[in-house]
Amino acid sequence: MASFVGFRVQHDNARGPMKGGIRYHHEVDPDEVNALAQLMTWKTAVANIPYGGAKGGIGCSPGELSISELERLTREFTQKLHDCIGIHTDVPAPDMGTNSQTMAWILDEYSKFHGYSPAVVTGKPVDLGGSLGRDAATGKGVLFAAQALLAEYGKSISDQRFVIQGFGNVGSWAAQLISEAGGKVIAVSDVTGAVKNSNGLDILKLLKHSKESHGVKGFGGGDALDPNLLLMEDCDVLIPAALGGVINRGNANDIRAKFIIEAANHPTDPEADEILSKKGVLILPDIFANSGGVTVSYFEWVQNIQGFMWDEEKVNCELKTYMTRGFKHVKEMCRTHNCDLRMGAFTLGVNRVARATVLRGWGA
Ligand SMILES: NC(=O)C1=CN([C@@H]2O[C@H](COP(=O)(O)OP(=O)(O)OC[C@H]3O[C@@H](n4cnc5c(N)ncnc54)[C@H](O)[C@@H]3O)[C@@H](O)[C@H]2O)C=CC1
Ligand SMILES: O=C(O)CCC(=O)C(=O)O
Repeated sequence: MASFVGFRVQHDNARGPMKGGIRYHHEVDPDEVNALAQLMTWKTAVANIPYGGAKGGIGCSPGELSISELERLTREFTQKLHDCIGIHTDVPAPDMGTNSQTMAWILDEYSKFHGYSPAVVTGKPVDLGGSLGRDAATGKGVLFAAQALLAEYGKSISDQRFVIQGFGNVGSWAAQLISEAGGKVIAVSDVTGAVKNSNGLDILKLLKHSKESHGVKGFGGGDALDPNLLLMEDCDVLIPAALGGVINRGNANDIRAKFIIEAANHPTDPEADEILSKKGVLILPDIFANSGGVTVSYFEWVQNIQGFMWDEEKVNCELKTYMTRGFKHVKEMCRTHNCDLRMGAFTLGVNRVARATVLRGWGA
């Protein structure tokens, strides 16, 4: 019988229940989950939603497991975890390798112990209390974040060429929405390979191909590209939307994008960050750029607690308000402290958590 190791790291709850996704990936280990949990604390604070930070994961290869194996694994994990999570303590959600079905299994297993509790997880199927718009939310947040950043430099989505690494939930929604907004997505990769078309990929056709062929490899509407070279493609905006640490000392000098929008969590390591800053590349950090997902998770939790469902227009309109206001607050921090966007975002997040910590009397 195979055995798997799973983790849940609860980092901070000064501002509210801890919040963060559950990742299924063969590289999941305690150090990574810990780092991702910390990022959630600063992310929820930057988004100004009433949560702390947590993250979970199981070291496994979800693509190699059958649906029934994934269900048994998820239910077993929930049996171990159910006393640690809860509506007002720690609220999981999807991340890499997990989806709304995973959340439905967690909800069902948790409810066997604690009674039916839809607000214990977010990113659920809409039929089980999930929010309209949650599936697209991280990608939509990336679009709003990109619009806000580009506007600062007198540019817009429709005059930019984009390269996107990752074509799962976040990358595929970002690609679709950017292309609908008139942006040219010229190259995309996933774990199967990479495709490029300098005139712009037809994203709807690529989505269809990717669903049918389980990946972007072999797409007829572009040329095959070495996935290792994707990040170095000539483009205006690079959007890493897959793994952490992909932009590093080994490739930072060769990156040709003018803007990097971090849709993935911690895609850029500190050395690369320094190299890119010296080159004048502008990086919109993960704790702001991908906060659209957790923001709509918050809307879902609110809807579950209120027992009242919002329409999709309200979800998207509120998301736009949160992302636009978040960008303004990050920029204000950058101006006050004369720092870059990453430092501005961290300063904003850490200050908010520190204030809550002191107000609760935990600082003495
Ligand atoms: N799902 C969400 O709401 C949120 C996700 N994120 C972050 O966004 C990133 C992507 O997450 P999801 O889209 O949810 O995951 P997903 O599991 O839906 O998709 C992951 C994608 O990355 C690709 N990939 C994996 N290894 C790769 C490699 N070596 N090179 C190129 N592509 C590779 C996969 O083929 C797949 O297309 C992760 O870093 C995650 O933590 C951040 C905020 C919210
Ligand atoms: O939606 C959520 O609660 C968390 C999403 C997540 O794991 C992330 O933002 O990295």
